[in-house]
Amino acid sequence: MDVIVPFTARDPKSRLAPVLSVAERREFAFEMLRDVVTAIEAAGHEPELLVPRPLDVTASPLETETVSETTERAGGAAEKPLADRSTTVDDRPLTPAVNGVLSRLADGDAAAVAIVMADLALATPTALHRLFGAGGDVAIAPGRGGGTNALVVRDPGFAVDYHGTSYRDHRRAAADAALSVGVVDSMRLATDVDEPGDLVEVLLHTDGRSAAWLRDAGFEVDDSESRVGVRRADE
Ligand SMILES: Nc1nc2c(ncn2[C@@H]2O[C@H](COP(=O)(O)OP(=O)(O)OP(=O)(O)O)[C@@H](O)[C@H]2O)c(=O)[nH]1
Ligand SMILES: C[C@H](OP(=O)(O)O)C(=O)O
Repeated sequence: MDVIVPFTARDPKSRLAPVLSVAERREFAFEMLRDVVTAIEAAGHEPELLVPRPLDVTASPLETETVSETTERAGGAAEKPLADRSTTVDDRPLTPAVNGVLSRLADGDAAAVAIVMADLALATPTALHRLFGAGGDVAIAPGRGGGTNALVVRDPGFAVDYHGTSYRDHRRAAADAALSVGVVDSMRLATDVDEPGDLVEVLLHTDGRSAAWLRDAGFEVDDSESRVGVRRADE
């Protein structure tokens, strides 16, 4: 199975602009990408990045860490730098770029292609293992709010159409092509980090690079209101 992680560092995570500067959003997006890549690898697959242009890894402070710093953070196991990861460059928007990768199915270059978004900071190897093993010509892990956070495609008759209620659109597309659909019910895969209100989920449920970055940036869980959120220490 080819496991693809689409990622853009071009004004990433714009919906987090109310709480993070553009430079901070880039750093945080890279940290989430790192967490997702690590989880995919721990689930037994080699992640492949799908990017609009070659990664400017200098935008990620992680890439400039010394080897010993990286090894220490990884709990003793050295991490492969993002720059050394298998990468496909496609400067088209998300949907045509992903469909370009899915053409491997029609070309006979892959039997299955998984697409896992880079903002799934809560993803664990166990949750991804469930996704990769789910049945169906198309297996979908829906996102909260109607998105498609991750999917596995096994049939060349399916194409993606992201944004809006893409979960509903993808189910319709599969039905129109007479393809079976597996749905992966997973809190971890359903939680993409788009908006300020999503940050608390990272602090509550993860202990990876993304959570560490948020804590370093001064974020902490704020349970002073009936709905738990985050507050930033310097505000
Ligand atoms: N290769 C590629 N990946 C993209 C592109 N746009 C978004 N992505 C990635 O697709 C996933 C879902 O992205 P979104 O949450 O829709 O967009 P975002 O840019 O991360 O955040 P917003 O600016 O808040 O919409 C993330 O992993 C993004 O990095 C694109 O044009 N090309
Ligand atoms: C890629 C897109 O993500 P969202 O914009 O919903 O976060 C989608 O899931 O269709």
